[in-house]
Amino acid sequence: MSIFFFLKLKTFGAVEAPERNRNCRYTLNLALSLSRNAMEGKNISSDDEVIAKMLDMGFDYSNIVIALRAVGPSIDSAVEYILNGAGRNSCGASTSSSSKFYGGKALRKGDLCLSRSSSQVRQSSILDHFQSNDKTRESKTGDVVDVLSSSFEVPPCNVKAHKEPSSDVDSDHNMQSGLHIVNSIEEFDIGSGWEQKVSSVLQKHFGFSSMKSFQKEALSAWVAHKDCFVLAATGSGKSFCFQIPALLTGNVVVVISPLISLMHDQCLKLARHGVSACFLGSGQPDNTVEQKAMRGMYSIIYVCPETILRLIKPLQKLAESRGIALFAIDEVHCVSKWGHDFRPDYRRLSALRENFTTSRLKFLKFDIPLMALTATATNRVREDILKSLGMSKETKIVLTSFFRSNLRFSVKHSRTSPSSYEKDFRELIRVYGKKKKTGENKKVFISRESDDVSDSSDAGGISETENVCPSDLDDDQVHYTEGDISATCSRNPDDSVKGKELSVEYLENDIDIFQSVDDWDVACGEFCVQPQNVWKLCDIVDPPKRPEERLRLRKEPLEHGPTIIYVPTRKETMRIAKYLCDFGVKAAAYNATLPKSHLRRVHKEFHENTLEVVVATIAFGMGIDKSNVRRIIHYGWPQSLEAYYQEAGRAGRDGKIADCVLYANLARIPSLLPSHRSEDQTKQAYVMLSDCFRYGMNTSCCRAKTLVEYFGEDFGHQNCLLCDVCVDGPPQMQNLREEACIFLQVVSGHYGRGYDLNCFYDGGRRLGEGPSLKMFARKIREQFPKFTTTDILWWKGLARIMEVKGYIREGDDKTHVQIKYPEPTEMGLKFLESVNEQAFYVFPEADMLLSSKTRKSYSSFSEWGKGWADPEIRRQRLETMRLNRKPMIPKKYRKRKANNKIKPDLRSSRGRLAAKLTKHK
Ligand SMILES: Nc1ncnc2c1ncn2[C@@H]1O[C@H](COP(=O)(O)OP(=O)(O)OP(=O)(O)O)[C@@H](O)[C@H]1O
Ligand SMILES: [Mg+2]
Repeated sequence: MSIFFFLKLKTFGAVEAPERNRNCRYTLNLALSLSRNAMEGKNISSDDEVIAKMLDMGFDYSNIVIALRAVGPSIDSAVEYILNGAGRNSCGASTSSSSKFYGGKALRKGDLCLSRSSSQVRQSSILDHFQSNDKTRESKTGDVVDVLSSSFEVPPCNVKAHKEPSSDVDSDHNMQSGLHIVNSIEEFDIGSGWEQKVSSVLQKHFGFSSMKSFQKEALSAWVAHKDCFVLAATGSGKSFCFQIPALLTGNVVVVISPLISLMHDQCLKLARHGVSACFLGSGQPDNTVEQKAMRGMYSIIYVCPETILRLIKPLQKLAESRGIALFAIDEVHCVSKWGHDFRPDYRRLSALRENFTTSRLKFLKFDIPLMALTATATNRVREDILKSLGMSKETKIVLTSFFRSNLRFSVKHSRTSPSSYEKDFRELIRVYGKKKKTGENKKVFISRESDDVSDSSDAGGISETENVCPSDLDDDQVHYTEGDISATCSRNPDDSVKGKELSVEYLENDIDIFQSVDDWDVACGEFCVQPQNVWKLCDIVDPPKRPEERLRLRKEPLEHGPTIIYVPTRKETMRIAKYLCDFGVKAAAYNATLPKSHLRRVHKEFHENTLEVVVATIAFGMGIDKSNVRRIIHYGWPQSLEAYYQEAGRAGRDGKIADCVLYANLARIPSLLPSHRSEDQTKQAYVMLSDCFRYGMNTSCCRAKTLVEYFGEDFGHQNCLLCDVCVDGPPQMQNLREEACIFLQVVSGHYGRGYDLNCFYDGGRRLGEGPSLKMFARKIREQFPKFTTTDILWWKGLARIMEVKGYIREGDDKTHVQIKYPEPTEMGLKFLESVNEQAFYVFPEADMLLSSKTRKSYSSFSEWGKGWADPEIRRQRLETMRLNRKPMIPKKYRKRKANNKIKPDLRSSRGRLAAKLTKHK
């Protein structure tokens, strides 16, 4: 048996022989699957390529050369050779062969086949997965003990029976030798040097020199055994807050995460950095992993909320044996019904607080801390989370600024249909497109079926917006056919899902429509909102760029980097990806119904920078951590600003300038994506959609400020200087007093003067009795000829402004994205009756500007039938005739006349006419 595997098996202590073999196989499988992943899609033929690849994987050069001499230029065999020693295929490689290979020094860490130099951090990935458990350390008595064994044998120190901290493990000696595992979180208190230990763990495992200050804050809460709520920007590094405790203590950290793909991704990343981790849940193919995890074989256990509820008892045992350092709840906004991604099972996670306390588990010295983390949560959502999870009153709140000073936000009007692709994607094609539309040699990632997708969403031009709310979606969310899917992978012969290895993708839990929810059990206003000052900013992630720098960057071209386009429907992912591929852009569609092998490949190529554009639904979601994403394009209205900001936050994680563009049909009111929702949920979903709609309609307030303040943060900067509003400036203010008065006059006229304003709130509204905004707009057109051509779109914008000012309110008890049944308020009536001719200066909203820019087609007026009797219609008809009049002088004469060369021929009737006209001029 190889010395390496001997060591490994030794570290597993009480593991039975058959189990050992399984573990060995498992080690090898992981390593091989990693190597396969690294090689996927490439035909490695030469030694050089294999060497380069294996160096990249972190293997030592001399070992690679030896292995290649022995097995030839095959990466799999070489990896196997190195891991097993002398080319043995089984895990039971003999000690002798191994001794030969490692020169008899295999027991010493530095001599293992994997280099541990910082330049080869990834090298540790394969074996450190096990070495983290294999590491030896000196005990107080100087004995060399096996850390993993000790973590089984020596109960962890948050267990009452074992209070004594083993200070020796903190010694410089161990720090130098890369051993930072200490046995008790008791040893940590602020000021006792834990920060330095964290820094060296960070350096060792991840190559980072220091913690960010919000990470420090979160960890200091954990060190003090406190619950902690971390609300930090997307991509700021929240994962480290819960990964570090596992590395510091040797105890297990349990992480609750909503998506299998996210867990899988993080496990692979951790394995690469030498941290043992596993994920549990429906996507875990190996049913021994759960058992192993419960026996403490992994430092970090990722688990979905559905599964953890079943594992309470085994986890209590684990807390007693190896010890649990922390429960981390990632993407914790999923707890709240007021959030954008509610998952009912997240709500039941209060079981963690209930079952892991000192009162429940007598061996604990203190409650196992909870750490809740998210990037997007409004004040209301935060309160809901704290309450729902039963987090302690002393929960530490770690809040970073939402402001990302390198993101350029903008909103553009677009029909977001195939007719607008050319205009909207021209810039992308210019940047990425390599050739003209040829249809040849294009990178096909999409269904051929999508060729004949018709433009069903194109019906609603600006002139047709009177019928509010035809969906932007040609929604095929639910009915995507098998045929379509299989066609998608027709060019990928290797698409069939292979054996169930750890490295295979498991994405079945991923969703790209909202989860259905059936336990909407918290009534509105049930929880009292804590005073605002509880949510103080403790830190900012990266200091925002200074105003001068932002000014410089506002029109700077983007560096090269990939783009993600988010669309609302699966069909559009296919359609747009195909469109871009046709122009030579390396684009791929991504949605939950596509084959997993395709999705895996998209992930891989996206991360390897071989894919330029991913066109995705929200399934390409949480946890996408790529630093150089240069553009996030939303093509169609998002469902909430939380979702929008989270997705937009995937841009520019390297701190360099990045664009976040929202293309939305500003002439249409967005609609909710279909989902099962209770009445309350529907209401809440409309509120969120409405906030998003208003973000798009805004023309005067800095976009970054709007977003940051939406999350309850005081922006603190005047404006971002980078968004479209800051760069282009707001539109000119307009005095709309006359329009506002007329509107209020018509609305209040309907209800009659002196009507009881409160009657509508007496035990519920009078449903459906008031006229709609559309009817009011028609009335105005009839009564005020001056406004005959004013579009409903314009009145909608005005209604929103007046609602915000408090002059009108929604008369329906349903929530709408935009006010639908306006009623006057007392303030509105006062405004109307005020004798003073006060000006009413406002910034016109995006739809108002749009409607004034666009000439409305006459034929769409129902009043057009009134004919010439109506002065406004007469004026417009004459205008049309003037514009449409054909030139009376033939072109050739006009030209000649202009040149003064030819006089009209008076002999012909045409010439005489021309002469006559010239004379009259
Ligand atoms: N202290 C640090 N120094 C430098 N880089 C760091 C540090 N901490 C984290 N990072 C890097 O930040 C990136 C994002 O980390 P992570 O995935 O944890 O972000 P996140 O906040 O969880 O994002 P999301 O909201 O998308 O889940 C990672 O690539 C990580 O390596
Ligand atoms: Mg994260």
